Amino acid sequence: MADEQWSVPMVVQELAASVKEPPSQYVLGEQNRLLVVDQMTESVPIIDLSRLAAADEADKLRAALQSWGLFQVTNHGIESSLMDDVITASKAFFHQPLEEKQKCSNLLDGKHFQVEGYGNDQIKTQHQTRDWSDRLHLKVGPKDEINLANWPKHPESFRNVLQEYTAKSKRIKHIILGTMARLLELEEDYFLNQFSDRAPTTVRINHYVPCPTPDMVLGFKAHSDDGVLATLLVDNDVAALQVLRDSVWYSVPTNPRSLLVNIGDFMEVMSNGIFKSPVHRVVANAETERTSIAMFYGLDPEKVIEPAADLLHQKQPARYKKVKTKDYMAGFYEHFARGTRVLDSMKV
Ligand SMILES: O=C(O)CCC(=O)C(=O)O
Ligand SMILES: [Fe+2]
Repeated sequence: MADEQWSVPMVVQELAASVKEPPSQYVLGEQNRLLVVDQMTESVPIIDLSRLAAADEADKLRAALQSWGLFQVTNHGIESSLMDDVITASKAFFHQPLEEKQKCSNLLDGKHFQVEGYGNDQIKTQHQTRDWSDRLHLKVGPKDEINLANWPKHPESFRNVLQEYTAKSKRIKHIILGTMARLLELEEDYFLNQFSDRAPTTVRINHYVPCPTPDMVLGFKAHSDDGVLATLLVDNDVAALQVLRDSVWYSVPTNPRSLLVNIGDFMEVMSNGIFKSPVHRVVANAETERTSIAMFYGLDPEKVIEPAADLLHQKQPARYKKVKTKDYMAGFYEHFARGTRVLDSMKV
């Protein structure tokens, strides 16, 4: 089956250069085109990372986690020059000729899919709606599982810049997960202790290509993220990310120098649903390309994900079934291809 022609994804950058309209496999069904977007009433919260020890800022974080699951972070400690360098190196990678990019292709022998590498999502069914974007997916930790063969050699700065960005991002994860445990009255390192030395950190660099008919496609279909927590660095000037809250899509602002952070499905389970893993998507754009760098903090494939025991009591039993990380991940990709959420299948 994997050898069927339809199951081999195309590179959207190449496709966009050769068509006037997106082919049918990319075009959304009518129900997904009804874009009810709230631009004004409320905005995604801004959290000052340097003040999270203060009760008022931690309360702001609690409110953000319970309603949005996604927030902007300022004073995060990553220099603007490093943020610019990561975006510039990522764009430079995608601007290279196809042959160069394909040196890190996610299709072995041109057709057998692996998660890591350059290309597109796996096509699991003939009816899967494809996203109008290309991706570079890399494992950036643990160190002894990094496979540099999948990492671009060009631009030359790419590897160093990504490694530096990965190292500096870790602090953000530590501060936020520590505060989240405190907010739930768990041991401060309860969430951090869930990460063994085999817990993977992965990066997905998304490259969104302009589309002549942007309303017909999505750059990234609606999904919630796997993993415990994700940080997201986006191009300053292209607001395209939207987050779903109470059935309304909200535009996520892009603020120069701030990062976005959202929690993933594993955190929704571990917090027994107190913190929400937000559904989000990226809309397409007719003129401007866009690049984003998402960093995902995952768990050891053998680890069982379950609600924290201290959060459970008679009036508040577990709302999610236990699941092994690797089984969740297998389900994640199956559901993603269909546009559904594996998390929904885990609810008690
Ligand atoms: O590009 C964005 O703004 C969002 C990307 C995203 O949701 C992801 O990589 O999971
Ligand atoms: Fe995402």
